[in-house]
This record gives sequence, structure tokens and C-alpha cells, in this order.
Amino acid sequence: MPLYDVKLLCRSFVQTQIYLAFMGTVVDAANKEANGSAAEKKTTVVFVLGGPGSGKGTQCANIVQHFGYTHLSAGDLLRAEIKSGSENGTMIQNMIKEGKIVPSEVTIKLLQKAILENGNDKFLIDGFPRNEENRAAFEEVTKIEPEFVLFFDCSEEEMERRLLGRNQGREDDNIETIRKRFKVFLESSLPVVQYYESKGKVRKIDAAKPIEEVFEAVKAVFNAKDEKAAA
Ligand SMILES: Nc1ncnc2c1ncn2[C@@H]1O[C@H](COP(=O)(O)OP(=O)(O)O)[C@@H](O)[C@H]1O
Ligand SMILES: Nc1ccn([C@H]2C[C@H](O)[C@@H](COP(=O)(O)OP(=O)(O)O)O2)c(=O)n1
Repeated sequence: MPLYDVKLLCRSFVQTQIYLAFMGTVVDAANKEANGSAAEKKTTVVFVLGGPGSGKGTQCANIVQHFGYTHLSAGDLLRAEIKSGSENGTMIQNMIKEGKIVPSEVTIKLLQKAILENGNDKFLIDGFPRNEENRAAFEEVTKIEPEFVLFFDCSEEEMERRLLGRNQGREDDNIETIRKRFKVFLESSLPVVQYYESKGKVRKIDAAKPIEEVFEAVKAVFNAKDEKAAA
């Protein structure tokens, strides 16, 4: 084997070791923070993914009404953490303002706590996992595999229109941050959707349609799940 290839192999080995060591730290930190493990509770989880403004929150509210899930929005939990004046608040706020993804241990700790404190056993986890680190660390810490992944597919033009009209006073709904969030979505979040696609877990919804039509498609997915469970 030429020396060049050996060098490449060594570099890739070292990179893998660094990644594994890093993941170990993330998982240890999240485990230390959480009381118990969400895996100890029998839990059904559906991940709700899609670009910023694709309608995740809107459809989750409908799913809660019709199918009795509890909605956990990773973004809402992070914004509540900022408001609570926690020691991580400033760091979270700065990252959200820059359209960046907050370190996994912070988000997973919040999700795990919300799952454990809730009496329900079925959860929609909205806006998570947003990158490979989110995905792997959540699985490692909670041992939970999603039932399926609901993916809202929408064009950037439409999502941009919706975000600029959302009017919730969010610091990240300005055109500069929106563009950064789109870039992060393409580069970091879509690969997570592709990962679940390869496992046959993605239920893709055309999210460009009006809200009621999108919900018809969503209902079909959840009804199919219930029918399968009853069979
Ligand atoms: N299918 C749709 N058609 C038009 N507007 C929508 C649709 N779904 C959601 N919206 C609006 O778009 C904005 C973003 O929706 P939201 O559910 O907050 O998205 P996300 O949670 O994916 O960021 C909101 O103002 C919402 O009312
Ligand atoms: N898993 C997550 C989810 C959200 N965040 C941060 C970064 C995101 O740009 C913001 C807003 O996410 P949220 O899901 O509330 O909203 P959008 O889907 O971007 O409209 O929160 C995160 O760091 N990690």
C-alpha cells in the first residue's frame, strides 16, 4: 500500500478516536445531569423534522389534539432555559441568534427531564435530532429508537415567507439568521433524515400545501401506525 494511503488511514483512525472520545464526554455529561434514564420508562417517540418554518410546531399541535401525544419542542425547551436565567442561558441565546446547534448534552438533558417528568408514554420530539451528534448522543443516553420520523418537506422560498410572517418576536426570525439556519439544515440536519431513510423510518409529508391538507397526510401516517399496531 502506498505511504499516502497509510497516512490517510492513520488520519481517519485518529479522527474517529477523537470523535468517539468526544461522544463519550457528551453522553457522560447528559447522563450525570439526568435523574434516571428515559429508557427505563416504556416510551414511544416520534421525531418531527423539517426545515425552519416547514410547519413542525403547527402540525404537532394538531397531532396532540387527535392522537394524544405530548409535544416536546427542542427549540421551545431551549428558549425556556434562556428565560429561566440558567447558567447556560447566554450561551444558548448566542447560538440560537447565530442559527447554530446547541451542544447535545444541553438539549438532551432538557428532553430527558421533560420525558421523565411527564405521565404520558408517547412523545413528539420536534426539531430534534438536528445533527449527527444530537442523534447518536440521544440514542446512547436514552436508549430510545424513534418509532418513525415525520419529515416535513418544503421549499426554502416557502419556509422563508412563513418565517418572516411568523410574528412571534423570535430573535432568529430575521433574514440574516434565517439564511444561516437554512445552511445548517442542509448541511447538518438533512443527513440525519437520510440516516433514518436508510432504516426505512421516514414518513415524508409535502409540507408546502395548506395546513389542513398537510394534516390530512399526517393523519394518514398516524392512522396507519395504529392499524398496524392493532393487527
Ligand atoms: N401549511 C402551511 N401553510 C401556510 N403557513 C403555514 C403552514 N404551516 C405553518 N404555517 C405558518 O408558518 C409559520 C411557521 O410554522 P411553524 O409551525 O412555527 O414552523 P416550524 O415549527 O417548522 O418552525 C407559522 O406562522 C405558521 O402559522
Ligand atoms: N435540537 C435542537 C433544536 C433547536 N436548536 C436551536 C437552534 C435552532 O436554530 C433554534 C430554533 O429551533 P426551532 O426548532 O424552535 O425552530 P425552527 O425549526 O428553526 O423554526 O433552536 C438546537 O440548537 N438544537
